[in-house]
Amino acid sequence: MSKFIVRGGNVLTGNVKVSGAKNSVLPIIAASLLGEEGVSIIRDAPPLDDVMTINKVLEFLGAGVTYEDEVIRVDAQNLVSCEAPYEWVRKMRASFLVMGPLLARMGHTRISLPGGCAIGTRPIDQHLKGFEAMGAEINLGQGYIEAKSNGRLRGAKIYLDVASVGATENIMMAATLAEGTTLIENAAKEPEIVDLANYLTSMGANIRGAGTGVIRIEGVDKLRGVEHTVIPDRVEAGTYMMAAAITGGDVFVEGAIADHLGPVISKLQEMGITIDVQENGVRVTANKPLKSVDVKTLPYPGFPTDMQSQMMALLLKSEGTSVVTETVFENRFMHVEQFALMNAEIKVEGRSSIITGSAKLTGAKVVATDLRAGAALIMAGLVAEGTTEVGGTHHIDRGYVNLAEKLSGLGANIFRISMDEDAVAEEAPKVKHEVVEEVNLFNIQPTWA
Ligand SMILES: CC(=O)N[C@H]1[C@@H](OP(=O)(O)OP(=O)(O)OC[C@H]2O[C@@H](n3ccc(=O)[nH]c3=O)[C@H](O)[C@@H]2O)O[C@H](CO)[C@@H](O)[C@@H]1O
Ligand SMILES: C=C(OP(=O)(O)O)C(=O)O
Repeated sequence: MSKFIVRGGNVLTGNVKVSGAKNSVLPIIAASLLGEEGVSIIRDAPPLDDVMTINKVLEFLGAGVTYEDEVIRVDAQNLVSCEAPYEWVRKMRASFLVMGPLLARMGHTRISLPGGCAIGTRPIDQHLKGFEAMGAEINLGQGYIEAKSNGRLRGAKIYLDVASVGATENIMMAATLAEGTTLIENAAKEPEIVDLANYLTSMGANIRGAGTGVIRIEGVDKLRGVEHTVIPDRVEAGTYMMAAAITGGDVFVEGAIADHLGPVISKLQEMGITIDVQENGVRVTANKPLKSVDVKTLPYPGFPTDMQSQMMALLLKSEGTSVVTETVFENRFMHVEQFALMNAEIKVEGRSSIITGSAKLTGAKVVATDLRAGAALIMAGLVAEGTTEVGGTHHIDRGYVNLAEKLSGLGANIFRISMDEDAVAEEAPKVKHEVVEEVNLFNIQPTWA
């Protein structure tokens, strides 16, 4: 157990390198299960807890997995199990992404109901609706979901009620080996979907339209292991861009792909921040007072929900009042209570938060309520008066490679300390709803629907 200690006041300058995208590498590792021949080599795989977790799931299934110098090798030629147990799936909901590949390849799979960050109920009905349309029989019991198909899956036309990233990925992977054509309508368009489609295509799959709202997959007989380099993490890149901006700094974010960061860049520019898009990254210079802006999260290419809490931290330092509206997850404002401990004034009204700018933030003991909230609290700590202690580091370790080291490299005063179990218990956060009840995962609608 550990904590980040941040002392505010330093301006960030210099160069920071973005790691491979967590949300690309996880489905890509899952997709490696489809490789009946050869070995997959996945480059720029970030050393994150989530990556270690999904590697364990694959090993449990019988795949040979090695991880060295950000390169993962997966030999999935001989799988021995089609079951992903609670122990791993509860840690990370992306483990559920093995369902599509296992069902397609083995015709049978049993997966524990997924856990993960408590940012919403996060149902999986759209994944299951897709598998059922392709001929799978789905059963639920004892906390597990079982899917079986009588022979090969069959191609189908599947309209997603919500443009779910995970459902698009899971169905796309299942469809690669199905008989005939699958059409995914209202598909998610995130860059990570395109990265996964590119990987599957080089494995031998036949996929058209990834990155648009309609994806067409013609099933093939077999896929093989191939080499692939994961795209840079747009959320990590955006986090460093905002961290630079909050301190009034000047930082080059190496590897950031501006095309993947459209709405983030637009909002930062509206705030008066200078963005210089270069061939191999983006330079962020913030040398003027920040203007307040309103932000609404949306599926890609809208403003990403995974950048909402970091944006809120930045808006606390802008001049004026801003409104942030969260439309993707119904419980993604838990960081507001934590910001309040740092003297922030934010009012939550339904799915919007009203943020009073020019905040005089003060250091406090806070806790990361989810992965991105952790990064946002650290950002607030960079400009707070005094020392901020950020607990809940297990959330942050799911998605940020060497966060303290990368920020220190830019001049931040941040380090990590270990805590013994007693100290952790003593400091246990008073956070509500830490675990979302795993009920009705099949058809829960967002509360505002
Ligand atoms: C590992 C990974 O890639 N995680 C990302 C992925 O999560 P994830 O794939 O879980 O997110 P989804 O796109 O599926 O969720 C979007 C919305 O759809 C709802 N929904 C989803 C599936 C379903 O079957 N039914 C349903 O109603 C969810 O509750 C949520 O309100 O996309 C999210 C939205 O950009 C990001 O915040 C996560 O970082
Ligand atoms: C919500 C996130 O991830 P996950 O879907 O893995 O919980 C995230 O990356 O911010």
